Amino acid sequence: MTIQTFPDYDELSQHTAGHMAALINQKPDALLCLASGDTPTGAFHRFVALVKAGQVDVSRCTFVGLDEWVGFGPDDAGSCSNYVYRDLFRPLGLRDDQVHTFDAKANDLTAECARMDALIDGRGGLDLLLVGMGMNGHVALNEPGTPFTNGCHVVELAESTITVGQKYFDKETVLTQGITLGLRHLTGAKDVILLVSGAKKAATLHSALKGPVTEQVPASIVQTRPNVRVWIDADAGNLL
Ligand SMILES: O=P(O)(O)OC[C@H]1O[C@](O)(CO)[C@@H](O)[C@@H]1O
Repeated sequence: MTIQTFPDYDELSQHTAGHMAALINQKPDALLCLASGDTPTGAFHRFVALVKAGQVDVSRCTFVGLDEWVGFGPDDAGSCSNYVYRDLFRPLGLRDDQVHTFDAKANDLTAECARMDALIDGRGGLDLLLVGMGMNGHVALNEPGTPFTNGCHVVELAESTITVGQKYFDKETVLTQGITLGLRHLTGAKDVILLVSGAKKAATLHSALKGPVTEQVPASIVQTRPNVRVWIDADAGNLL
């Protein structure tokens, strides 16, 4: 892994958007998986501006959803897919065939996982995986204790994720399970960015980057991956 610290969230977001654009300019038919949540929103807004300014063409790209709360979908405010549709897919005007998110309302979630595994594996892995980090060190919804070798799977959410996850919803919401890409998709991705912002994540980030590599801290997997770019703002890095 390499670690790069930016003075603030704006510079972190600007740099990330520029990298996304450069990667797509180099590989116009790239397969990308981009996290939902609050952290990448600034990068997505800036990326959309680059596309609208004609600096990058996304018409041949394919986008894969990273994770979703079980029982929720793109039309549910607060869902993971709602975030990426709102901040990225819709503003970019993507066609339906360019977007593949989990159907977390499907009866057969195992089949959903198999569908996503096959899609990613069939393309030889992701060209870009942009992930955030949860307050408990989760990456996507790979909770502490999840094997690093997992593919897509259904997960029982950790207490912390259920509590923190309320921030995405405008009223108290029952969250129990998630469906998520596994960490083997991180291992297999050609380019990985771990984006972390804010002092509230500083202690967890310190454990992930300076502590032991352990499945108890899923984000610690980045220590084992030379191609992971850990991009953070100064607040997130204040304990490193
Ligand atoms: O950017 P946030 O909102 O802190 O979320 C961090 C991570 O948590 C998740 O939203 C899942 O809880 C991930 O998809 C995300 O990368």
